[in-house]
Amino acid sequence: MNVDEQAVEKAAPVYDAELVDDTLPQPRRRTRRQRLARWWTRSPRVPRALKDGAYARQVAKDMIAAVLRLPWRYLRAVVRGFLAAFRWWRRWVTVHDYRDAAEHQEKLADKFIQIRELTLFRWRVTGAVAASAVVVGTVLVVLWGSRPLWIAAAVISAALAILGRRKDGSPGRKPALAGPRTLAWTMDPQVLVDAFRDAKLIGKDETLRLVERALRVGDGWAVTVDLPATRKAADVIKNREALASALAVDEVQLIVERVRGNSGHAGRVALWVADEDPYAAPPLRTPLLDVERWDAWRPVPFGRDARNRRIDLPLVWTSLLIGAIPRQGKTFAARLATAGLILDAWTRLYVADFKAGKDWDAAARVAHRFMSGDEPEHVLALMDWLVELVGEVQGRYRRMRDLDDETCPESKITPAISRDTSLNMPITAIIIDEVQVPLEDRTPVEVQGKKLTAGEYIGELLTWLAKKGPAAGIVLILATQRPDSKTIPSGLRAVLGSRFALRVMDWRDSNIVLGEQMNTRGYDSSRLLPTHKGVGILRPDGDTEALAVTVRTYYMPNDDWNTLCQRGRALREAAGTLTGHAAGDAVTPMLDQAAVARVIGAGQPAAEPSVELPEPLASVVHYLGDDLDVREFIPTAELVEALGVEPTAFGKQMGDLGCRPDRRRVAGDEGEVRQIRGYLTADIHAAAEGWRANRGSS
Ligand SMILES: Nc1ncnc2c1ncn2[C@@H]1O[C@H](COP(=O)(O)OP(=O)(O)OP(=O)(O)O)[C@@H](O)[C@H]1O
Repeated sequence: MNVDEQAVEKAAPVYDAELVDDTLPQPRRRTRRQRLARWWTRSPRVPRALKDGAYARQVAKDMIAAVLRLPWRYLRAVVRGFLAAFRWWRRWVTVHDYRDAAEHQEKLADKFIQIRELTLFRWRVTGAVAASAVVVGTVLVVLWGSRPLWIAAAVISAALAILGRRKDGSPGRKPALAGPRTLAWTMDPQVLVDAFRDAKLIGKDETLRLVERALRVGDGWAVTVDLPATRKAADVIKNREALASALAVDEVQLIVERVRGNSGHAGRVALWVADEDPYAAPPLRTPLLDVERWDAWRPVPFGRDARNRRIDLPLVWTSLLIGAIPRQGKTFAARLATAGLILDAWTRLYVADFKAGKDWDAAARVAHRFMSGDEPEHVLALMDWLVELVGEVQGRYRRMRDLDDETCPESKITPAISRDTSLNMPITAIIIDEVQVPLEDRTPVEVQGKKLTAGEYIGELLTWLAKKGPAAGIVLILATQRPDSKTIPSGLRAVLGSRFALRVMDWRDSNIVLGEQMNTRGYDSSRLLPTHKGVGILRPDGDTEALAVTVRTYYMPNDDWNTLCQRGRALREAAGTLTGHAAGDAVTPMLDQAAVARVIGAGQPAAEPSVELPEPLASVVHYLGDDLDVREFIPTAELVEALGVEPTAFGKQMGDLGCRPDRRRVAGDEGEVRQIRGYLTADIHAAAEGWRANRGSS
């Protein structure tokens, strides 16, 4: 019991911020002037127009526009006021209110004479007022000339303008046939509020708060608004189409984003309305053409979003699925992702082109393994490659376990390991175009005595590789013309981290590529236009500001692709890393079918169920799966997040089961080394075995 209590204390939660890095720049003393300038730029009390030149210019432009529009607005207000006054007078002179009241009490006939008298009286009053006005006007003109008439007209028109001014939500004042609204909202925020109301994004009595006035940004107008309390930005993103309709623009022109971070909140929306279809402009060349080499660890330039912001795609430690109907730019997108890897001499490429066209031919000059064709023999060859890669991944984990903590802190490949030729663990990308061809292949194969089709086995191998491969430096890039659930097994889809959906037939296919429910969150690639070749929705792996983004991929025709492949070959020749097919060696894959079948689970009985273990050990063992044999150290933070448990209680319970936390130094994403807490897989193994043994003997 005593021992357990100690363990409880040691299992305190792990805080990411517990280390202070004193190598960071230390605070500097600021002069009074600097402090004032800092306060000026940061204070919310100083109007933005006094801090930001572009904003001030926009304010000035808006003021000039408002002044120019003033006479017209005044005239309209006067006309509206006149009509309102006229309506009031008509009701008065016809004794409308009295008549209504009598009608209501069903005494209209009794009151008829009174009403008639009152009507005549009011007409007489009207006549008398009109006659007096004419007489007074004439006298004034005779005495003082026309000036008093002008003064009277000005006063009356001002009164009418006040009466006829637009009031928020005043009914009956909106023209039934509205003119073009496309840009009206940039000058009159009320139009924007009306659009939000029309799109049912806010209620009739609710209004928006402009965080920033409409500003010219790129080839469009941007505005940031706060929704009324309880309304969510996510709903605006979801109903973008209704808002586009209310603003009278095509939905491809309307970009809606939630503002995140310190300057944003769940109800703050940034809108950007393009002047014209942002994807109709001429295609853009990939910036990779301007560089000599690329680092595979850096995200690859992939395309531009509607606002022309560059979108990069990280590839290492993840995998990519590209799906679309034919001729929408799948192969081009897969080549773009591959291009970054080609320009890194330390990257090994396996290219399988089941499209059997010319698109990938140039890659044969750099690829370690390359094939192009869609016959069963190609499918079987791919199977051998994958078996070889599974063996390779297992070997890498074994070798990483033997490396010292400094070189390999976390059973994960690092940039240094991937470039060390003596370790032989380069980033290895397997690119399969038209992956549905091998996945649907029905050639019978026998794996460890179990009969299955080549397609099924390839599905299992790919799933294993997508699950285990990324940490060992394996990158999967799969492109498919048929992103339906039958072709791409759901187990495989679930482990492919990044997704890119070009145009597909319907929202179901879009969800299959992008993930469940993505259409209800406003991301549906079946809505992209057929003319928008190379435009798709990218859902990158990991924590990104937006869940997904519509990207127009760079255009890389065959000539550019050839140039990059040639460059990649030259780099590999210089670095001495040209191997396999590209070097002219037709090496047959090294296969250990039995070992691979064992690890994949093909032909094996289902793994021993872990239900007999107590919680949270059972969940930990279940979560880790095969990782239990592959990894050495599991950070507590990872387990806490994956299992959704409370850290202190989790530490105590693990301690009770005999699993004590340990400390390890690991490299973070920025290469900084941190000391973190976690559990040794050996300890977890021992605890599980110990429990089972105890249970078995009792
Ligand atoms: N980013 C882009 N910008 C402009 N056009 C593009 C872009 N990407 C692809 N295209 C055009 O789309 C056409 C089809 O591209 P691609 O061959 O990649 O389609 P695919 O989806 O792979 O077709 P398939 O299913 O037949 O293999 C290309 O010929 C190219 O002209």
